[in-house]
Amino acid sequence: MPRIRHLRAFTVDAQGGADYHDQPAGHWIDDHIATPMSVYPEYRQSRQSFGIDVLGSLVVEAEADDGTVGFAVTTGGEPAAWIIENHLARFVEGAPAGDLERIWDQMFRATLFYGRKGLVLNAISGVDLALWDLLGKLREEPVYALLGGPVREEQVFYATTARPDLAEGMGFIGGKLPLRHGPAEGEEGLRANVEVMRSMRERVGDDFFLACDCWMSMDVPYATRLGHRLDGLGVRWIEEALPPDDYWGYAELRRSLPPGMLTSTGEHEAGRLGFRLLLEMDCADILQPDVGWCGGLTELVKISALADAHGKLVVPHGSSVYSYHFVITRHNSPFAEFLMMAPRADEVVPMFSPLLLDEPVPVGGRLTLPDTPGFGVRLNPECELKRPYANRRR
Ligand SMILES: C[C@H](O)[C@H](O)CC(=O)C(=O)O
Ligand SMILES: [Mg+2]
Repeated sequence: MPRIRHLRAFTVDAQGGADYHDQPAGHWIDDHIATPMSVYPEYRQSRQSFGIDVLGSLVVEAEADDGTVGFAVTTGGEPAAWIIENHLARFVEGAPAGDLERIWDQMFRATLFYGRKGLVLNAISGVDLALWDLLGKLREEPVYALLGGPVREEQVFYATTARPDLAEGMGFIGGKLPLRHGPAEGEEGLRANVEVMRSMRERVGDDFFLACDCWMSMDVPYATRLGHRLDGLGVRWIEEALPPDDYWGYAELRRSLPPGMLTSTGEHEAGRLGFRLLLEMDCADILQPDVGWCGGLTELVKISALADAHGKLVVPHGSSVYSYHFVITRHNSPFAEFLMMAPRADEVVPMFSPLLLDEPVPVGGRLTLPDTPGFGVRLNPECELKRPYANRRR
């Protein structure tokens, strides 16, 4: 097995990419979506106004001593690049390219004193995914084959979108709508949240599932009231209603929602112990780790096994091709998420556009992955990369 000669971390000079919140003005993903900052009126209209796009994309490249290069993209931008070049690279460079477990464990243990979740786990995830890509290329196999192979021929998708009604016409199995109002917007906001779901239900057929995304914006009493007001509209789940660390709140919310209405969370959780808490406290029916944020594939495999043992579904958050290679290999991941990145949510465009070439997209809501080695994507040479910490100190 070749050894890893270089690990490199880059930022990207382009909007979009893995930091999909970094979009031009007027994009639906920035248009009055409820957040934890919605308690402050001046930050309600735009999530970019409070800095949701402040990190930017991160590109990690791992080059083996035979010249093969694996890479991955996630969020984390310049601060994650600093962590990788100044700290994580020492556990990667010189190691056999197949030593994924040891490298992951060393990166995690060595950053415990300032890491554990958030940005550091973004960085670790980026390195881990680049190493999976490299290993696939060295073994000439797609990552889903390295993970044990597909359990079904194709995967089906639901869409996260401002227009679930349009997503239905595109063949998706369901649509998840981000809600616009949080508790600080009172009864009027609650009515508007319910009304938008009601009108969406009128526009889509009964077999098309609807869900709503709350992006950490609510509290237990509000989310419980919302759930009961939505009862009867066929809302399959209420997503991420509470801050990620409020395990107690999630457990209470799950118990309080109407029968058949599920809770989901996990896109801002990281590491198997975080997910163990969610599972043992019975916080959610569906776990949604983001493979670019939760610790990468090496950790997602463990999170998924834990969830399976608790009889829970894992439907990873976003993360494009990095999720798709995982979802196709797991029985308890029956479908995948697709984030509609067209500014008006009216067409399917690659989730991490314009950063990747050959990025697969669902057609008619379905996707069969090619058997290209690694994750099967290439960096778009038109996106300018910068390596801010090339001359790292160690
Ligand atoms: C659209 C959501 O507010 C958020 O930007 C993405 C997300 O939470 C999800 O895809 O789930
Ligand atoms: Mg979400």
